[in-house]
Amino acid sequence: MSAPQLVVHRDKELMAQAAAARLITRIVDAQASTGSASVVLTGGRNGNGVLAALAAAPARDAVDWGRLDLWWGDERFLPEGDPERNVTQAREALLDSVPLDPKRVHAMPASDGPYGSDVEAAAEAYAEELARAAVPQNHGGVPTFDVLMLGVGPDTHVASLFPEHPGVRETERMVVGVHGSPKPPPTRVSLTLPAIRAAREVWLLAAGEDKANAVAMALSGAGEIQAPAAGARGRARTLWLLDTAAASQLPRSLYPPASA
Ligand SMILES: O=C1O[C@H](COP(=O)(O)O)[C@@H](O)[C@H](O)[C@H]1O
Repeated sequence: MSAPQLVVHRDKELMAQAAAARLITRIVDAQASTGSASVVLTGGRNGNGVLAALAAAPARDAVDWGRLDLWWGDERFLPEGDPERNVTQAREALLDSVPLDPKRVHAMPASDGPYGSDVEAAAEAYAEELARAAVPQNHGGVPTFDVLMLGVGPDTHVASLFPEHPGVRETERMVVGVHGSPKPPPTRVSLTLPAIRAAREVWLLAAGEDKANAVAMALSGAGEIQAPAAGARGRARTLWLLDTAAASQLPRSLYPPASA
């Protein structure tokens, strides 16, 4: 697993634009070398900010959208089309305006879908979908995602893995149903840390002063049970993309001198 690297941008708008530019390059490179790319999307303000910035970037046309697999790190277990669902927000921010192959858009199940209100069955079905997409050289039953993005919550949660909750302790399953989430809605579906760690690159996004404490805690040696963001690492790269407000409580020793 890779050690965290930090990039700090002036403000959240620049952070979103820079992350979008980075994502375009990463997808284009992966498509050039393997023929396709796979990206795991995150919900939340920062994740949607990156998607909106990508939608507005002229270079988005460099991506071959039909050869891109999209997955989700977590989902709020709500009916299809609910405005609070991460996939609904992603569609509005970007997905409805680019020519994706619908078969390669792997949304997590909704609470009015084939599994009804059974969130455990929904989680298991998503794990099976991931396993079907994995090839033998991948690790542990999930594809080796090219980029997996995670918004960092003010409590250090990533995906729907909350501090001290059962989901963050999961070591076997790749996807779990989440009950009693401290952030509404209470029922969710989430990738686990083992699934997250199968990604080639993990990008953690945090902007705003309300994230400063979480960023400092996760990067200052906290354990992953208390600070789930601390356990999110990529196989080749772990990148924290921050704005100055989110980086404001980092110890000076961690603050990267070259960021702008
Ligand atoms: O509920 C969620 O929150 C986190 C963080 O969201 P933010 O608005 O504080 O950036 C998000 O990453 C996750 O996907 C989402 O379901």
